[in-house]
Amino acid sequence: MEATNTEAVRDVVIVGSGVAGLSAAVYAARADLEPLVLEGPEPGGQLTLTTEVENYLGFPDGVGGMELVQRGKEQAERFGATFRHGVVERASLEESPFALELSSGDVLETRALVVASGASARWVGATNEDEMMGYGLSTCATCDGAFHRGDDVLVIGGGDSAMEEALFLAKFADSVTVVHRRDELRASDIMARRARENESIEFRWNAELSEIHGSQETGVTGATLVTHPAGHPRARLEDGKSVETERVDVGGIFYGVGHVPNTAFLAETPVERDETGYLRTEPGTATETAVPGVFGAGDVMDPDYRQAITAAGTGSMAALDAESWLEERALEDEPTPAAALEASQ
Ligand SMILES: Cc1cc2nc3c(=O)[nH]c(=O)nc-3n(C[C@H](O)[C@H](O)[C@H](O)COP(=O)(O)OP(=O)(O)OC[C@H]3O[C@@H](n4cnc5c(N)ncnc54)[C@H](O)[C@@H]3O)c2cc1C
Repeated sequence: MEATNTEAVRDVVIVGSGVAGLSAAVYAARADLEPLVLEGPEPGGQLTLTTEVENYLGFPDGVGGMELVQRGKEQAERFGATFRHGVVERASLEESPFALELSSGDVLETRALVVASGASARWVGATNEDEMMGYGLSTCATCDGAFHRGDDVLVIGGGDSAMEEALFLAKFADSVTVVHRRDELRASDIMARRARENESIEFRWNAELSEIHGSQETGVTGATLVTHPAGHPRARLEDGKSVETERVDVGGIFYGVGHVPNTAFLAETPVERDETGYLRTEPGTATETAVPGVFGAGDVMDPDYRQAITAAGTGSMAALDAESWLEERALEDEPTPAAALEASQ
């Protein structure tokens, strides 16, 4: 991969402008590393999908997701970070300086790289989901569950993610109905048992969410579910036969069908990923990957916590680690006094 433009090799490029990338940008910029942030397909990241963030430190009255990331961007720019609308398609990470190929065809070079490309929640394809995401439709119960005290809510999915969402929501909601397209759960035994034993959680088997009702003014007010004979989910739905359609009144819908880490561009690199694609850090380190000089931050390496504050935390750690790594490398590259003397003769 060869650089196709005349840009100088950067010290730090940060892939992703969600909270992790922004936090890394603030730290790297304050260390005078003039980081470049590639904003990717979703500038501002997942937080832009929520209208209200109540659990981020420093905002006692809550803050809009968009406002939070906008403020973070301004903060990073104030210290010298620059932002660019770039999506990384491929990376060459054998050794520093690393090369990143963008979808525009441009190739950028950087000595250190922070991967903060996040994870995207899977959506189910129900009618109206684009409009309602963040308005009563959510992919994060720990983030938005508290807004649904006393509501009847749906959780879509049948695996561990869905059980986690349902169990968390059961603390706030009046009732939680798990809608699953099969007639048995895919979740681990322990998670399935916990959900089944919880009196606030009910199950709707062989069912799929087809439409979300409500508006951005009213929030979610209901959902259309289609129920089909066991064992024939997709086929029967497609020919429109043998399905029952029912509208239910609910105040919230949570997707619990998993997340996909945005690491496809790392596929041909030595950076390690787990079987589901999450970036793996080296044992005993917080952000270091198998490639010296490449650091991970935020949801892209964290399938467990997935919170803005944890993403910001690891973003700052990745930038500090990148700074130390660049300093060590500069020292290594510095000629010894004897070599310097020889070179001057
Ligand atoms: C609906 C919803 C509500 C939420 N509410 C809360 C809440 O109230 N409180 C809370 O703490 N957390 C909340 N979260 C979770 C929080 O948003 C995430 O934990 C956080 O955004 C993770 O930050 P991140 O920077 O790691 O990744 P993301 O926010 O996922 O950002 C990833 C970034 O990487 C970029 N990117 C991806 N691929 C590429 C590529 N190939 N090249 C370049 N760039 C790329 C994207 O464009 C994006 O800018 C919520 C999440 C959702 C979906």
